[in-house]
Amino acid sequence: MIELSNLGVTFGRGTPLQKQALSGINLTIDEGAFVTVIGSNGAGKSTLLGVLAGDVLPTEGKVVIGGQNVTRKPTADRAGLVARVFQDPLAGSCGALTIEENLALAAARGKTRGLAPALGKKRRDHFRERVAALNLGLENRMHDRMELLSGGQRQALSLVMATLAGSEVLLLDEHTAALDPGMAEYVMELTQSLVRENKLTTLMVTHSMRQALDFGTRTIMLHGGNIVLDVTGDNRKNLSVEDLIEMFRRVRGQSLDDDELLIG
Ligand SMILES: Nc1ncnc2c1ncn2[C@@H]1O[C@H](COP(=O)(O)OP(=O)(O)OP(=O)(O)O)[C@@H](O)[C@H]1O
Repeated sequence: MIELSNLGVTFGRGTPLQKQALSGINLTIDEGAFVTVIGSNGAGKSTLLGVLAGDVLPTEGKVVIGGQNVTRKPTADRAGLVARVFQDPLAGSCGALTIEENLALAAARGKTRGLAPALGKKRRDHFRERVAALNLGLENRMHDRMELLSGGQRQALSLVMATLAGSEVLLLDEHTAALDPGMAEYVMELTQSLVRENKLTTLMVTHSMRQALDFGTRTIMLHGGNIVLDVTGDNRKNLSVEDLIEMFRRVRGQSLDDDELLIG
């Protein structure tokens, strides 16, 4: 369970560039919920994920994850609790290390042990099995450097890596946006099955209105650092992509640029 109370983030406080990215956010997310997060550019979506991951420390309010008050805990101290997959397939793994080494590092996140014990035969077999389940043939390339793989292959592995340390919360920051449509579809299917298998509480930022409604159990829309829409259950089922776009128009009070939001 995630509980955000009266959460606020102001960047550059006291400077001419001061920017309130989030204000007065109150949000409770049940264990196992899959929340899609939408909002126009600068709405505060990445900041919200950053607060949950610990990259951004709030200027006001409280962040509780799995019963732990993590408000002031830096990213490294919540690594076993929260995992994140970024839009850039290069961001979540180390290109100079092999697939196997990247998996070993991911599995050790939030734990104190080093790399050596993580690479015993039992763990190697376990990693190979997890990679074979992707059906991308990467189990035969466990000693290839990560930088040799395509964006889609890296993103699929990033998802597997996100599930290895037993984190409760998965944060997805437009993680299919840089992939071709076929690979994006594959990565979304993989996302759903990993979320289900590992009972992860998930927040997925997307600019695709279709994705926002087709996946997950709840949708929130941010605007100007506030939550302006929060739908679940039948209310969400009855929403169409067109309804969402109309809501975007209403909160922005102007027409939308095509590059700001994807209908498909
Ligand atoms: N480190 C920072 N320093 C100063 N301002 C920042 C910083 N990070 C974000 N902001 C500002 O805070 C606001 C919210 O940014 P955020 O990245 O959370 O928006 P977003 O909804 O993810 O947008 P996008 O869809 O464009 O990625 C924006 O005005 C942004 O310029």
